[in-house]
Amino acid sequence: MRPLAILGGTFDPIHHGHLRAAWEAAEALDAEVRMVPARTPPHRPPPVADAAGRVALLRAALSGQHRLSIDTRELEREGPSYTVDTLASLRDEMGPERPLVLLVGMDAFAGLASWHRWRDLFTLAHVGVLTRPGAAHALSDPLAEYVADRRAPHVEGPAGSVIGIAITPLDIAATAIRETFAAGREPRFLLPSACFEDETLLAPYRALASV
Ligand SMILES: Nc1ncnc2c1ncn2[C@@H]1O[C@H](COP(=O)(O)OP(=O)(O)OP(=O)(O)O)[C@@H](O)[C@H]1O
Ligand SMILES: O=C(O)c1ccc[n+]([C@@H]2O[C@H](COP(=O)([O-])O)[C@@H](O)[C@H]2O)c1
Repeated sequence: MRPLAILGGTFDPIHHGHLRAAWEAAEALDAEVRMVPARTPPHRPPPVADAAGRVALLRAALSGQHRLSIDTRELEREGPSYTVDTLASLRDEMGPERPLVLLVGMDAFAGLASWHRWRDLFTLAHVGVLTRPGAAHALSDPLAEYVADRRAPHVEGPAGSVIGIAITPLDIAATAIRETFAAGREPRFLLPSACFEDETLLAPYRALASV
């Protein structure tokens, strides 16, 4: 059964690092991949752009291809956008058999033991860990211990494994893109050109320069 994989994120804004990682994960796992924007991301200050603005950028970024799609279910939920709730809702729709993969960059994976009901993530899905340039992130003891015998070379069964996925290293981060806008410069070619075509799309970030 073809896996369903999701890449959740704040996407504030979406950039080529996210897109390339999602694309290569789709190829590596032969999976359907959905991008899942968080309405209220836990564990970080509120995003610069509101959820509707971040989704509009995501739509522009994904135009012209059909391999990656958007799943907006987190926008419909009040409160923090906990991933365990998203996986549970997907699992309800998919049934118990189809493999489900939660894609996370290595940096996000290192912090997984601080996520809401983090052990339940593994009963609902596999975790696909995407390589990302930057400093190595040590796993906390409980996480290292928990995943030690869950490492697997590929997806097998509906859930429960940790699968490493090598991604072309693109040292791009939304923080640096926001900083570039705040300095009054244009982060062209770090995010798709479609995001620059409608000038309202990046307006919340351009406004950072006048703060
Ligand atoms: N360049 C990249 N390569 C691989 N994975 C990435 C890359 N950028 C982001 N990711 C992963 O995509 C997911 C969503 O990332 P997020 O929206 O927080 O982007 P970010 O660039 O890390 O943002 P910020 O700088 O605001 O923290 C996370 O799992 C993150 O690790
Ligand atoms: O469920 C949680 O407790 C949780 C804690 C931190 C992050 N997440 C999710 O991880 C994804 C990446 O988060 P971020 O903050 O790096 O954009 C995004 O989908 C978040 O909703 C989820």
